[in-house]
Amino acid sequence: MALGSLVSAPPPPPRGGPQCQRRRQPASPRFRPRGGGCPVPRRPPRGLRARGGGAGGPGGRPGGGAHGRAASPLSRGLGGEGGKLPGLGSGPLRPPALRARPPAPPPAPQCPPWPKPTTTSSSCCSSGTRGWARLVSSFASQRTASTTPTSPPSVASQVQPLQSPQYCGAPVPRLPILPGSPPQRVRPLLGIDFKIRTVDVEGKKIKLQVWDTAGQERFKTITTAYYRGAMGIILVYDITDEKSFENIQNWMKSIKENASAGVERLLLGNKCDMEAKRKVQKERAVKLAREHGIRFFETSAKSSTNVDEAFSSLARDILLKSGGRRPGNSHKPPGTDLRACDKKNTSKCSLG
Ligand SMILES: Nc1nc2c(ncn2[C@@H]2O[C@H](COP(=O)(O)OP(=O)(O)OP(=O)(O)O)[C@@H](O)[C@H]2O)c(=O)[nH]1
Repeated sequence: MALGSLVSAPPPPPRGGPQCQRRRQPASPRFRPRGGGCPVPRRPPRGLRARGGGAGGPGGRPGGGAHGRAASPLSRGLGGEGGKLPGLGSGPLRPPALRARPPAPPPAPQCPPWPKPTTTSSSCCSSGTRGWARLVSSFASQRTASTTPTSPPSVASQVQPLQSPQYCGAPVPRLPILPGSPPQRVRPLLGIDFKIRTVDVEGKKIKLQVWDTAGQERFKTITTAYYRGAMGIILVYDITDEKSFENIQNWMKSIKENASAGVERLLLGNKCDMEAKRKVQKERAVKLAREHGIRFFETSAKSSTNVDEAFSSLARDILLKSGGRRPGNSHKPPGTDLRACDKKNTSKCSLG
């Protein structure tokens, strides 16, 4: 569901003239029909009604016509019809069929309206199927150099449709503990934060748009709106928080319902530097990842363990998928493709 659709209920059709249903309602001084419109209590004398603008009353605008609600916000949006099309308003009342139709509801936004990346490259909206990867991740960035919009241009042209990898933050602590990152966060207010992250995939720099979503239930409507169009989603739980792990199943379900089919997913168990407080054993997460046929890493935003690896891994998978360069592997049967296994493990947090 796009956010826009929540606010774009189609407006009511214009009413007025012979079909006006609001005859008994007093005209609001503010929206009193100028062209005669809806003949609310004070109707003009019969002789004047059809002159100079359809049903226009005395002083009615030419063409104000049968639009009883010509001055309403809705009809103003249509330009008052007759006011803009001289001639149409003259003559007798026009049948409802000739009256302007209500404006179509605005199209649902194709991608989240805010914030747009400030890179010189295409945004998620303008790029169509070509552009930066958009990824919502809990750990949006670690190194300022690689995440600022002024990073060197990436080889986006070689990037296959990286439209919008996305991360749905499980209700776990935020990962991007970025030294030097601003202390203030917009996410607590809006449920969404945005970053650019550059990763290296086979020698190519890939920029990711990272939408860092809050995991709390109260933000769910907003965050699920961001699934659509995402190319990748990172689910993060906190290894010291059993509940956050349990919630992963809910998020998986939510992704299935809201995200594009075939979106790449990645499971991360964060805070692996806190072994002493571990509540979620790695084996459980491995099993869960196998069930869903996705990769899994244990990470630490604090010690930067596996963070780069996780992003790169996801970016690589997205590239492969969108480029069709993974022959015969478009379908990932559960339990057969825990792809972290084929990576070299550089950390005790990695899945081996
Ligand atoms: N030790 C340790 N602490 C971490 C790690 N990642 C995050 N934290 C801490 O966890 C706490 C929560 O971090 P946030 O970044 O606010 O978590 P969040 O995912 O944004 O949380 P929500 O907004 O509720 O989704 C902070 O105190 C962080 O310092 C990690 O890898 N290791």
